[in-house]
Parts: sequence; C-alpha cells; structure tokens
Amino acid sequence: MYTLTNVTKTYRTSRTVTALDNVSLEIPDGQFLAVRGNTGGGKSTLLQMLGGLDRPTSGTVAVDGKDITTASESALTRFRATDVGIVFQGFNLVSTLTAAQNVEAGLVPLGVKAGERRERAIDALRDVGLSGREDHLPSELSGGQQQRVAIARALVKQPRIILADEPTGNLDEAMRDEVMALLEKEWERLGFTLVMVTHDSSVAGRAERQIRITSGHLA
Ligand SMILES: Nc1ncnc2c1ncn2[C@@H]1O[C@H](COP(=O)(O)OP(=O)(O)OP(=O)(O)O)[C@@H](O)[C@H]1O
Repeated sequence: MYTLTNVTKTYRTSRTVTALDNVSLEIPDGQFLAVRGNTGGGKSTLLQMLGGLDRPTSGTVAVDGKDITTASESALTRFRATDVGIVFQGFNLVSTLTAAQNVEAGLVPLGVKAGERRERAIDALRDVGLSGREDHLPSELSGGQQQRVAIARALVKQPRIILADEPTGNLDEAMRDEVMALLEKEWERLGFTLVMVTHDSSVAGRAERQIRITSGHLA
C-alpha cells in the first residue's frame, strides 16, 4: 500500500519548476492505476517518487507505512532492486546484450548466481511468449518483442510493484494491444501493483482506476 502525503517536488535549474504540488494519494496493493494528464504535468515525476528513484522536496511517500523518503541510500537501493520493476517507453534494453542477458540484468543487483539467473531469464521470456528468442539481440526483435523483453526484465525478480511510463507509447496499435494484453495477464496472474502513465485513453480505460495530474496537481 502506497500512501503519499502532501508530496511536492521542485526542480531548481535556471528556473524553478514545481513538478508535483502537494499531492496526496493512496494506492492499495495489487491495484492497476492509470496516470493521465497534460504534457509536463508531473506524471513521470510521480513514478520516480513511487519507485524511490528520487526524493520529494517535501512530503512523504510511505510503502506499507514505512516512509521511503527518509530511508537510507542502501535501504532505497534494496527497495528498488527487490520491490520495483520499471518499464519505459523506449524499452531501455542494452543493445549489445541478448534478450536473456537483458532479462538477467534484473537479477544482478539481487546477487543471484549466473546459472540461476539464466534459468529464471529463460522462464521469464517464456512467460512473455518469447521462447526461442533468448539469444536474439534487441535489434533482431520487433518493437513489441523488445517491450516484452523489458517486461520480462521487470518481472523476473517478482517485484510487488511495476511502474510503467508510457509502455505502449512507441508501438503501433497492434503491438500496443499485444503488450497491454500481456501486462494485464501478468498483473492478474501475479497480483503486483501496476502504476501506468499513459496518454492513450484506450490503454487507461483498461485500468481499475484512473487519476489525472495536471500542472503538478492531482485532479
Ligand atoms: N530532472 C529535471 N530537472 C528539471 N526539471 C525537470 C526534471 N524532470 C522534470 N522536470 C520538469 O518537471 C515538470 C514535470 O515533468 P514530468 O516529466 O514529470 O512530466 P510528465 O507529465 O511526465 O510529462 P510528459 O507527459 O511530457 O512526459 C516539467 O515541467 C519538466 O520540465
């Protein structure tokens, strides 16, 4: 269960931008939540707060009652490594690694030994429908297949939380539907909390709940 209380995030560069302004939000375990809103509205910033990738300027982000904003760097690293899987719009695969090696990368921070990593990567690729593609490079796979590798990389560590930032944004309609069907199937099977940023109303419509963030405010 996530409990965000009065979360504000301000970026200070040449000017000051308030990306999130006093956002309070609860996300129950296992919920599929779609996050919509205007460009620059603060959606990706919200995901960063949820993933412990950055800390708010003020306010708290609690996971099961524990405030991650004041956690030590090592506790936060552990939280990210074990509890959170992230799927990006641009897949973010390492182009010189095979599909299986990319998936294995999700297990390296957990200290899983090489043999077990390989086995679990093969299983995870099977779960996303990519058996037989283990030794393919990303450039040898379609966009939809690359996103499926990225989903396998996020899921291989069996996280409690999946954060997806426009996961279908780079895909055509057919591949979008295929990737969404896969994410939904895995969400139903594994029961993780799924928070997905999307501009696409048909994608958002598949979520259990939708929220909208406009100019840093939760609508
Ligand atoms: N690292 C950063 N440094 C400075 N400003 C930033 C940084 N990250 C985000 N911002 C600013 O914070 C605001 C919110 O950005 P964010 O990426 O969260 O929005 P978004 O809703 O995800 O946008 P989009 O839909 O365009 O991806 C924007 O004005 C953006 O320019």
